[in-house]
Amino acid sequence: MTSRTAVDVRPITESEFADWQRALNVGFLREPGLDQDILDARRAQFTPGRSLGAFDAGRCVATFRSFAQELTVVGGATVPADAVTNVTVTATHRRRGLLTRMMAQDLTAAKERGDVVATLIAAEYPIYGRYGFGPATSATEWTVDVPRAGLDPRWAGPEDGGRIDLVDAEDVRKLGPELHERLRRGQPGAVSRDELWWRITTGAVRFHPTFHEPYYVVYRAADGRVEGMAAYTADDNWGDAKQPLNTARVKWLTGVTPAAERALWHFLCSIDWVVKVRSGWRAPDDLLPHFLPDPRAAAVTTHADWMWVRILDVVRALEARTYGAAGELVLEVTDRAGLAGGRFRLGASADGAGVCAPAAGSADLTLDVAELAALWLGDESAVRLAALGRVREERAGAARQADALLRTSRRPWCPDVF
Ligand SMILES: CC(=O)SCCNC(=O)CCNC(=O)[C@H](O)C(C)(C)COP(=O)(O)OP(=O)(O)OC[C@H]1O[C@@H](n2cnc3c(N)ncnc32)[C@H](O)[C@@H]1OP(=O)(O)O
Repeated sequence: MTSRTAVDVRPITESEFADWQRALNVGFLREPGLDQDILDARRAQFTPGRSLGAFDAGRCVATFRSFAQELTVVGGATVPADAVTNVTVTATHRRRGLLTRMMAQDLTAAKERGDVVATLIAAEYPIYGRYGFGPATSATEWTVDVPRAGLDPRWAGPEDGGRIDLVDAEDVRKLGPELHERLRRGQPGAVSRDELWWRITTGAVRFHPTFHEPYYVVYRAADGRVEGMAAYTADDNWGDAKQPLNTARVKWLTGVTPAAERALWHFLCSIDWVVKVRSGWRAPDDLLPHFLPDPRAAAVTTHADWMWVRILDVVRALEARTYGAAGELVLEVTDRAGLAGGRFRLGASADGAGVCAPAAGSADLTLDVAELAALWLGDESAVRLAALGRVREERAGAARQADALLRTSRRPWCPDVF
């Protein structure tokens, strides 16, 4: 048996890709082997230096991958992000510090590259806080009880002069990217998608052993502009009394105007046979319940943390976003990894712009870099974190002032799983 310290953590070479994929499947409790065509398709995501593996006696026992991403912040600017994914440690090698070693390598490289933050969607809540990540967005799924929603059962299309059409995967690949660009430019927490994302999501490349083609619908406003799009599936469920009891599941729904969102949700709730609509992961303040005459017909099925953020550069992160009030705040940011900590003065002006610089003198608030990440996109409250003892007020009233500056009227949302 190899000694524990002999496990080598390093970027994989292309020839190790198949072994690395096998370890990834094992870590995610999926069937270990992959068809050659899926393996070949997945090679498109291989970027030299950014897929890490741990090797013990020549066998890959841990995986980690990062890729370049743009993240939209409050006010609509974007920052370069190091998106972390495919994190696994094989059960035989767990709790020996392999994730810690891979994370340290990746975050150090991201900092050197000039990324402002790292991002990820956490499989389990307790994993990533220790590395300076904080939950920066959350997501909610609703299940709509259609017969109780109070919608007009004779609904035959949008009332606003727009229209809804079924389209094919090829149309989604043509129309989707521009629509998503419009959405993400105005949605703090949204991230960029590359062309491969559209090809995977529409089944143009086989990335997974099974792909079930969904239905795709497009909403065009009265002027013909595409303003919304959704993908959904439906099950096959009949009740004992020969009643259709089908559930429609939304895979994703993009609307760039409230009218588009309204039309798409009403469409989904109007499909004959469908008695339940599962919304998929939405922003926690999504308008969906209030498009229904009886909002209680939309019951929250799940509500949880979603995208986690690790701030790598406090000055650039705080200067990238805008602020809801004018004011000045000195933050003492602790970072046990030594990547981003320090004392910083944030000055926000009445036009919303922020200026941030390292500061001397006394701090108003002391907080860990993970708590700053939770506050950064406006979703968390400093007053709440202070009540939990996770933010310390060095000056009375500083947490309330931080909320006035940082919190936003709509909540951040990341529509993607990555
Ligand atoms: C972005 C994504 O890809 S999310 C997907 C994450 N992957 C998974 O959930 C797949 C299944 N799980 C795994 O593969 C592994 O358990 C991992 C990757 C989560 C952790 O890998 P490990 O190598 O065991 O972690 P490592 O030994 O570095 O642990 C460091 C610390 O985190 C703690 N920790 C690690 N994983 C967990 C967890 N799931 N829950 C609670 N604590 C954890 C360890 O106990 C350790 O704490 P300590 O420093 O106080 O002793």
